[in-house]
Amino acid sequence: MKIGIIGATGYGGLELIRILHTHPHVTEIHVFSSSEQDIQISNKYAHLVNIIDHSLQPIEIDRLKELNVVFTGTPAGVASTILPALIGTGPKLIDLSGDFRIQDPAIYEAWYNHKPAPTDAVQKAIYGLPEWNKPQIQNAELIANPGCYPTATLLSLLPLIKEGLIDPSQLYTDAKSGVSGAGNKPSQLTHYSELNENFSIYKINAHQHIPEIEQTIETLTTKKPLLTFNTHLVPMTRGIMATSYAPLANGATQQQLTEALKTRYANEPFVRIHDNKPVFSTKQVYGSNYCDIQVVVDPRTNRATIVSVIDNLMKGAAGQAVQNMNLLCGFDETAGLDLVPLMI
Ligand SMILES: NC(=O)C1=CN([C@@H]2O[C@H](COP(=O)(O)OP(=O)(O)OC[C@H]3O[C@@H](n4cnc5c(N)ncnc54)[C@H](OP(=O)(O)O)[C@@H]3O)[C@@H](O)[C@H]2O)C=CC1
Ligand SMILES: CC(=O)N[C@@H](CCC(=O)OP(=O)(O)O)C(=O)O
Repeated sequence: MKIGIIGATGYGGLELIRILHTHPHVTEIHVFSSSEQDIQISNKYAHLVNIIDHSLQPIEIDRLKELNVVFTGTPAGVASTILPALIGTGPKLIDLSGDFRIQDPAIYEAWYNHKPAPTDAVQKAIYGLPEWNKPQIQNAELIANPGCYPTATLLSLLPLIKEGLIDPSQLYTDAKSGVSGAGNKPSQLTHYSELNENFSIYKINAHQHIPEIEQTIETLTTKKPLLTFNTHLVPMTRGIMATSYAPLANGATQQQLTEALKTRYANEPFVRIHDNKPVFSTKQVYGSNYCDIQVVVDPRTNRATIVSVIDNLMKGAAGQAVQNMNLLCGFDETAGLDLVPLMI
């Protein structure tokens, strides 16, 4: 299979190259860039020497049509100007950005501050959370790959809301990310001297992933959520931890909550439910496509603490995108993704 990656020089693009290089069904990886052409990507990134021989190419629709799968790992507002012209022309399309995730264009514009994608393209896009949308993903032309924070948050909350074990009208999530979540463009917040030995909260009550999480909960459980959601930057490269707090509903017990998660994900290769782990950390999934989840009921407050960890570049971006590609193309869902986390 011939793969194209637009935004290949970005962090999501580089992670796609890392996974797809050894994928059993991928024969060619073509890399596209808006800023540099006719140079080897390995001139920019030495770790790719002898791995990717193709030069960076300009983003041309006719060239992209010749490929089997096209990934976009581009900033918000870019994929919406490229992918609609490719729908129905041949390649399967997988967008890592938020451009096709939000169904209501006014909500997209309000939270992303970009012009929304054409409505018909958004309506064709399938939200690529494989543990919840597998049949739709298998028949999709365009996948809206979920955001990193929504992946961690939704996988942990959805089964508990769906089974009526927690109250979705009072959800609180405190999420933390490594700095690669911000991409390869440096900013004041990600400058080493301000990141190192520091811990910041950012986009307070205003993160663009809030409508994505609420929309998905409502679509998949038919229950209307209300979420307070905040994000923090941790001085590490990879990893997301999402810690959510919710009141128990219908007298739910610890055993019921843990069983609901275990039952829901029993056949899902990338979700692991843990019991009684006194310590839970991002390194237990580092470099892998796993999402690890644990729920602990607090009988004193009658609330549950629900924690999940992912690698933002893997299950939060490129790993999940390849999982979606596998489903779209009828491959084993785990092809190319059978990676043991890099704990040490
Ligand atoms: N980093 C993460 O953990 C996650 C990121 N995402 C989302 O995935 C997308 C990619 O993220 P990430 O890889 O981190 O971002 P980066 O900023 O690291 O890379 C984005 C790449 O997009 C290309 N690009 C920039 N502007 C344009 C343009 N106008 N037209 C075409 N290409 C452009 C650039 O490459 P070039 O100059 O060569 O064209 C750049 O390297 C973003 O939308 C991000 O929000 C989603 C989940 C997690
Ligand atoms: C650490 C950090 O800055 N993370 C980014 C994640 C960006 C992202 O994934 O954005 P979309 O899903 O909307 O494309 C942020 O919080 O905005």
